[in-house]
Amino acid sequence: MSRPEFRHDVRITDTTLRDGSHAMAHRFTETQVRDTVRALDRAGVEVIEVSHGDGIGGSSFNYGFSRTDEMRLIAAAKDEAKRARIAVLLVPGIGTVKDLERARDAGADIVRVATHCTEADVSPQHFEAARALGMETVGFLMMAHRTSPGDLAKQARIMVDAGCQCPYVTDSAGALLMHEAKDRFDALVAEVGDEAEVGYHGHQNLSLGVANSVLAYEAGVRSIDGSLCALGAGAGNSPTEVLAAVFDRLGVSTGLDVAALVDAAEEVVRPYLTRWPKMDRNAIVQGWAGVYSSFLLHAERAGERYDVPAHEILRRCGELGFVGGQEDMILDVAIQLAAERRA
Ligand SMILES: CC[C@H](O)CC(=O)C(=O)O
Ligand SMILES: [Mn+2]
Repeated sequence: MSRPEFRHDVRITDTTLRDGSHAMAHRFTETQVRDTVRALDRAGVEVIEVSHGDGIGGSSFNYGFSRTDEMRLIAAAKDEAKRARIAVLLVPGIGTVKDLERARDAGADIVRVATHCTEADVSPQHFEAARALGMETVGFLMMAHRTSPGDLAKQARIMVDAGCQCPYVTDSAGALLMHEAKDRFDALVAEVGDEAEVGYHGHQNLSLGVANSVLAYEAGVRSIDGSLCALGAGAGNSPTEVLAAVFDRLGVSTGLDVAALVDAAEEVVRPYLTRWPKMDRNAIVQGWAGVYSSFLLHAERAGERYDVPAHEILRRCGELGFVGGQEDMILDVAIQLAAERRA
């Protein structure tokens, strides 16, 4: 298995057009995608992720329908990118190998196969299919706070043995405190670092995405995610423009043009934001209670429908230990809380 080729100390993957899809309620237009890709590409971003927020095949009643067919968005991204490579996310069970083949045909170069942090065993057939299609492979171990560093490393081992070139510590809930993040980076680098790169994907619910990214680099992690304007689920992702500025100040090369990224955030992404992710009460509760960031809009909608505060719904989801894929249960929680309020 070959390691992916990284040209700089850190490779930043921008997920504005994938994780940001959650915050945009999956309403991206082709023009927004084209403008964003052009700006990211010009600023030197090497990998740009484009898909429905829940990955290819995510457009559905359960996760929310996409405004624009994502294969069209992937093709548009490919068309605009002069140097950047296009990545897609795939959650086994939501997306299929058929979806992956379609994404490859539309121009995707990299697939990021995402599983819950204890369920890497559902990923091998997707890694094998991706390698057969000639794609670079990344593995997302989601909700990484929900298992120990040692177990997370064993799950990364399953992915790498199946053909994953870069397993990620994915802090889906933005819940990892700095020492908890560091322990997970150390464990993955020790377990698979001789054969693969290791990655980190953070959320800003407790405002630690950028600080944890610096710790990640210090621990040997070389692939780090960000989003322009932090556009992503919950309080959003580590802002790409801030990561670029911080690594520049640290003398860590990313190949990114900081000024061009700051302009892209301000002039390209900010004008189309329907919601600028921030650390409001709901998002902070997500980080505090360890709740999947993508639950935010679902909880807000359920809260409105049943007249229950969304932060209470999210907190209960945390107590019940819900994981990604249990979006439909958010409604049950709202109904239950509404009944408790009436009693
Ligand atoms: C599968 C959707 C989810 O948003 C993936 C991700 O970015 C995360 O777990 O943080
Ligand atoms: Mn995410």
